[in-house]
Amino acid sequence: SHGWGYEPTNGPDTWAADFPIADGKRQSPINIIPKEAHYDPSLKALKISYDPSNTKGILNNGHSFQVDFVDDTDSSTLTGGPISGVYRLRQFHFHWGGSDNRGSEHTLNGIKFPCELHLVHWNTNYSSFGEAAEKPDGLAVVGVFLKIGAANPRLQKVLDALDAIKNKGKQTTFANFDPRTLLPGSPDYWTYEGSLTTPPLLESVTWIVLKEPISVSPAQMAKFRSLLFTGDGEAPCYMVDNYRPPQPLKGRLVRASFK
Ligand SMILES: CC[C@H](CNC(=O)c1ccc(S(N)(=O)=O)cc1)c1ccc2[nH]ccc2c1
Ligand SMILES: [Zn+2]
Repeated sequence: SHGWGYEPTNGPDTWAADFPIADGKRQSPINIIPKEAHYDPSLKALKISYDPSNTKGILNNGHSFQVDFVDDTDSSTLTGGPISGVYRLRQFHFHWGGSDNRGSEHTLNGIKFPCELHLVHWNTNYSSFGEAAEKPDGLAVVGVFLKIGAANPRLQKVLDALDAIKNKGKQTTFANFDPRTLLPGSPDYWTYEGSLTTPPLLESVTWIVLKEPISVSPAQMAKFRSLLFTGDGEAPCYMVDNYRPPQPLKGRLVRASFK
């Protein structure tokens, strides 16, 4: 089994061999302990403005699926919050479990959610996503927990596209989607300095984890779990448990935007 993944032979515990930064000082995800977070009144409100016409497509990349956005202009951006400057939306994707008791990457007081959404943005002080991904302030990822409840109509358009991208490497057209519709009502968040949660695990991410989860139904979770890690013609392996467990905080401060 070549290449990193989430199986016993290539999963998170094996990544340090090829990516020594896996044992670095600002790795993600982390367990968030709200009582140990520091309220920071200087933290601004997040300013999120996305242009649905930037939606480019939807892809099964063999680790998750992602919805990609045109990021050659400042039409879909994240500003404010803990970041300075303008960050452009590149893509969003999810991590989820094989059952409802696991799947999120960040945890809250040790609690795992069944799924976690990541909206990935890059700092326009740099010339491209790839360049920004190498810089300590290059990326900003907004994380949203999904918890089991009523079916979430905002997710349905994304989930309905999954039948067309069942296998690794498959992509299909996906247009006019506003990721803002996936965000919860509350603006409250925790923020800390971390990394990509998959190889190359680059320590370039300002994490912004929203306090309020959005809902997902058991049937909708089953849709996520219908995807395959494997390519067409390979022995099929369901895309589940594509999450890295929490990593050591190593003295980092977690700040809260709320009391
Ligand atoms: C620089 C990494 C990038 C691929 N990875 C990502 O874009 C990415 C984004 C977000 C997260 S998370 N879960 O933390 O939100 C994890 C990974 C990437 C981009 C271009 C590349 N060309 C060759 C290799 C290569 C890798
Ligand atoms: Zn992610």
